[in-house]
Amino acid sequence: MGMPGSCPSEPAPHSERLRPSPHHTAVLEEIAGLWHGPALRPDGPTRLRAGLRGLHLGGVWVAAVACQRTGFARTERLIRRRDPQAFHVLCMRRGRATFDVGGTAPGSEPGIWCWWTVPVRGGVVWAVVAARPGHLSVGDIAIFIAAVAGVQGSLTAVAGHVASSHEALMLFEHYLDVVHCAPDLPVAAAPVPLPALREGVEFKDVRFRYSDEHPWVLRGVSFRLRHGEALALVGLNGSGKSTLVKLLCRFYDPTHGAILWDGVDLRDVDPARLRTRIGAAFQDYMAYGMTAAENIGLGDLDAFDDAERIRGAARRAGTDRELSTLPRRYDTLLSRRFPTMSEDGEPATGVVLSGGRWQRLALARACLRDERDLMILDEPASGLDAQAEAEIQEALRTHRRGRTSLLISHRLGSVREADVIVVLAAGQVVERGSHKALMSSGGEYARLFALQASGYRAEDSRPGVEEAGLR
Ligand SMILES: Nc1ncnc2c1ncn2[C@@H]1O[C@H](COP(=O)(O)OP(=O)(O)OP(=O)(O)O)[C@@H](O)[C@H]1O
Repeated sequence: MGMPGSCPSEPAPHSERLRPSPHHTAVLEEIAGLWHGPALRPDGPTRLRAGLRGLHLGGVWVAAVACQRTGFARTERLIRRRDPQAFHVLCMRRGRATFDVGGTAPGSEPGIWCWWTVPVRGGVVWAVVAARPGHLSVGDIAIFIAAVAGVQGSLTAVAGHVASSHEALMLFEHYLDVVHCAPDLPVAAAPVPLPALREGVEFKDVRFRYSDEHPWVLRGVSFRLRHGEALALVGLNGSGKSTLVKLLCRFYDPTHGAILWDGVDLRDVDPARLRTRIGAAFQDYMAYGMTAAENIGLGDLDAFDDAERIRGAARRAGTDRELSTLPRRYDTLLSRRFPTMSEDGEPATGVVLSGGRWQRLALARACLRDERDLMILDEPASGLDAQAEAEIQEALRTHRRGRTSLLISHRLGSVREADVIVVLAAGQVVERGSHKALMSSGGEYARLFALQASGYRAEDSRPGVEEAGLR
């Protein structure tokens, strides 16, 4: 129940909505008090007046239940409007001035309200008229109104359920649309089987734009990633590095040119088959409201329940230690949106990880697939602190050795050990070679590397840094 003037932030479950709240019970008690004990009232109304007032409040109670269902208005306002005196009595007796019944949810329907209050009002009028010549006793009237209320409560509930079923059906339509959505890439009628990578991947004059309205992002990119080699893609923001990776995973097809996997054009391959051969960690990773183990296990559903493999992947991503200190270790729910249990079976809430920790978890998810033919790491350490980044880069360097991998990073220090570095600028390859060769050629890579290095040196020698003890 909310405080006066408040309304609950979440709607009550349906089963709760039609159950009289303590406040409704208070109204009913009030009705009973008016009915059975006029003497309780200092102004001593007659039995008939008390009964009618009881009926009136009974109507208010029914209205309250309806409000709870339709979210139309607050009972407090209703009671005050319909019977200020009774409202005052209730406030005095109960020591509170509100009958908060569940808020003012959007979608409330004045139409439903009219639909349902008109017969109640009509019933009350009819009952009063019939009571005057003595055709009906007060008890008859009370039973009549209660019956009307019962029937109308049920009808209102049915109307509410019909409305929510309609809403649910519309949502279900969305769901069906998504599930039956055709692939936006043409899939070959008879896809070519994709062999394990033996020779390498070749980008052959790849040109790409996201649509006819968009500018060209890749303008004739050609290079080769040999089997067993670590290749780094570097370049300024927007030069097309991530787009190249998206093409390689076949999220899109090149507009012109081709990407060849051991000579097989990726367009002829089933994308699902291709993706089973690739492990990838993207800079915009996913954070699932599941346990830590499940978050990693999603990287490879075959290993979803394999605690040893999951732990091994976490170790390689440098996150095993911190996951082991969570309240339920790998079984800790990484979300506060769902209820969970503590180890001793008590209700508990999940844990919220920092961005850097999520990134390491996403990296562990990719590491679960690191036996795949090709590992893609797109800025895997961008959100990590300096120490974590150094640890991860070292772990990845060791792990990548002898495997085919493609690494994207703006931190040039972390790519210098790659076998080949490809420099992209405005969607074109402007340089390629080892770190050593590129440095001695004095081109774009050497310029960017020197710029980054001088940045560190400049920071290092900035006046005040030493005094501040930051070195
Ligand atoms: N889904 C998209 N639709 C339209 N344009 C896009 C889309 N994704 C990227 N682009 C555009 O493509 C260009 C290249 O983007 P991309 O993300 O490939 O560059 P990047 O080199 O990876 O950049 P960064 O270093 O910032 O990650 C940018 O101009 C970008 O705005």
